[in-house]
Amino acid sequence: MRIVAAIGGSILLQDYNAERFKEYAEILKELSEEHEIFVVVGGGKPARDYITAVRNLGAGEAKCDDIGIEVTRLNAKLLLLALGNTAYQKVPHNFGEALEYSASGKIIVMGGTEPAHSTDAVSAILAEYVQADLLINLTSVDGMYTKDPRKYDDAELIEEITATDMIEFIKGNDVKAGTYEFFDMTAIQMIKRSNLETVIANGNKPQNLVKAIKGEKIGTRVISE
Ligand SMILES: Nc1ncnc2c1ncn2[C@@H]1O[C@H](COP(=O)(O)OP(=O)(O)O)[C@@H](O)[C@H]1O
Ligand SMILES: O=c1ccn([C@@H]2O[C@H](COP(=O)(O)OP(=O)(O)O)[C@@H](O)[C@H]2O)c(=O)[nH]1
Repeated sequence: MRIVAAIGGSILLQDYNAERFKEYAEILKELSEEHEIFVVVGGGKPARDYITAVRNLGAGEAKCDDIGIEVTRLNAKLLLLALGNTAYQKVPHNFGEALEYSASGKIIVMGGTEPAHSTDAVSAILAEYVQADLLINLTSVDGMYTKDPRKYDDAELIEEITATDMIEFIKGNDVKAGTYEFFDMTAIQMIKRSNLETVIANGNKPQNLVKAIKGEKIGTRVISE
């Protein structure tokens, strides 16, 4: 299978823990023996810190996004270090480069592309671009909930949702640099227009990536209506 996995910055960059990178590297290496793997890495706290500094300097939103993108690419480089020779040792800056580098047969790791969306959107566009069989979004909670599970105790996990319902759900969310919380509109629109097979799962348990690929019931599955 051709797989695109988005690993949220909240997962990889929690506390700059090398073990987390190593854990993911091992799993990705194993999976790459059987599958074609593309990884998109998020920005996490370091991206938010940089974005705050840039905003405080009076820069506009697109410039803040630009700095966020730089940080995601730096994070991608960390994962490349952990992966070593099984990964193509250059971070693609756009989708054409990602496809080009994948001809090497190695794992591809990228960060952001251009301003105005999150790495969730990058992963969804990449999944379209390379015609992936599966898009897996690994985040810091078990999947999509009826409301923010960190704020509301009575939030319930949604096991299945259509892309159309997801769009309705996230309408009105903030779209400022560093605040594309959970999923952004571009990501869901790509999922909808291309009927991308998508699973959202908890990346704090890296084995969830394997489970999602095996088709085990996990997290939230985005279905077409
Ligand atoms: N409806 C929701 N379902 C799940 N998580 C949500 C929801 N609304 C807000 N969140 C928040 O989104 C966060 C994940 O988004 P984000 O921090 O951007 O993660 P990532 O690093 O995976 O991109 C979770 O920690 C959760 O608190
Ligand atoms: O293609 C991209 C990817 C990222 N970003 C910026 O970089 C930040 C960090 O990326 P993301 O939010 O995806 O990281 P995560 O939520 O995984 O920490 C985003 O908030 C955006 O400001 C962007 O503008 N374009």
